[in-house]
Amino acid sequence: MLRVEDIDVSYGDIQVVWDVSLEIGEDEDIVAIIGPNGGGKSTTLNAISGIKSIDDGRVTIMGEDATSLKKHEIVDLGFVQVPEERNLFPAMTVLENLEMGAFPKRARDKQEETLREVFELFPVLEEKQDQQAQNLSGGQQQMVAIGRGLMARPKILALDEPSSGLAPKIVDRVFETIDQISSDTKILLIEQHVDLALNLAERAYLLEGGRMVTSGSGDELADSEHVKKAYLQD
Ligand SMILES: Nc1ncnc2c1ncn2[C@@H]1O[C@H](COP(=O)(O)OP(=O)(O)OP(=O)(O)O)[C@@H](O)[C@H]1O
Repeated sequence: MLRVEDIDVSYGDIQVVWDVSLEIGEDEDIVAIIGPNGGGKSTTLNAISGIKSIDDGRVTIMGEDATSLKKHEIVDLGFVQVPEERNLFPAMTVLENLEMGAFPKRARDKQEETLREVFELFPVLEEKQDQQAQNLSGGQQQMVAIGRGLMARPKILALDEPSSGLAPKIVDRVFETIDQISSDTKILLIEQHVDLALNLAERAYLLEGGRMVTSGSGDELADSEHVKKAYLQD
C-alpha cells in the first residue's frame, strides 16, 4: 500500500533524512514511526505526502510511483496527512472545517455519508458543528483535524503526533479512536508516546538522526534494550 525506498531529504543544502525506507503492507493496519525530537519523522512524512521534495529514492503509494507528485495528487492516490499543527481554520465552524476535507472527487460524492461516519466516531463534533473551531478544546480540535482527514476518504491516514499538547485522559481517547479508525483505514502514526504507539502498531520504525535505526513488530521494539532505555523509562 505504501513503500518508501531509500529516500534522502534536505532543507536547502542541509540533508536531514538519509536512506530511509519503510512500508505499510496489505495486512498491516497501524504502522508507527518513533524517535527523538528532530529525528526526521515529520520530514519523512512531509516527503511522502508531497509537502517536501525528495532528493533521491522512491515512494510508491497504492502501486503508483508518487515520488514526484504534488500534494493534491498524493491525496488523490489515497494518502492523507493530518499535520501536527492541525491547521484548522479557526474562525470557521466545525462543520465548515470538516467539509473542507472532502475535496478529492471520490470524497465529494460521498460527503454526507462520510460526515455521518465522522459524527458517529466523534459525537461531540455533531453537537458543536456550528461553533467556531477556535472555541473548541485542544482535544476537540484534534478530533476536527482527524475528522477532516477522514472526510477525504483516505486509504492511508498519516497522523503526525496526534496526542501533542493533550491531557493524558484525552490522549487515551485519541488512541482508542485511532484503533477504531484502523479497522477501515490504514494508519501511519508518528508518536511521542512510544509505549502507546508500540502497543497499537503491528510494525514500528525507529528514526534517529535522520536514519532508520531499526524496525520490527511493536512488541519487538518494545522489548529492545535500546528502545527501553531511550524511550520507555519514565
Ligand atoms: N523547515 C525547516 N528548515 C530547516 N531545517 C528543518 C526544518 N524542519 C525541520 N528541520 C530540521 O530537520 C531535522 C528533522 O526534523 P523533523 O521535524 O523532521 O524531526 P521530527 O523527528 O519530526 O521531530 P519533532 O518531533 O521535533 O517534530 C531537524 O534537525 C530539524 O531541525
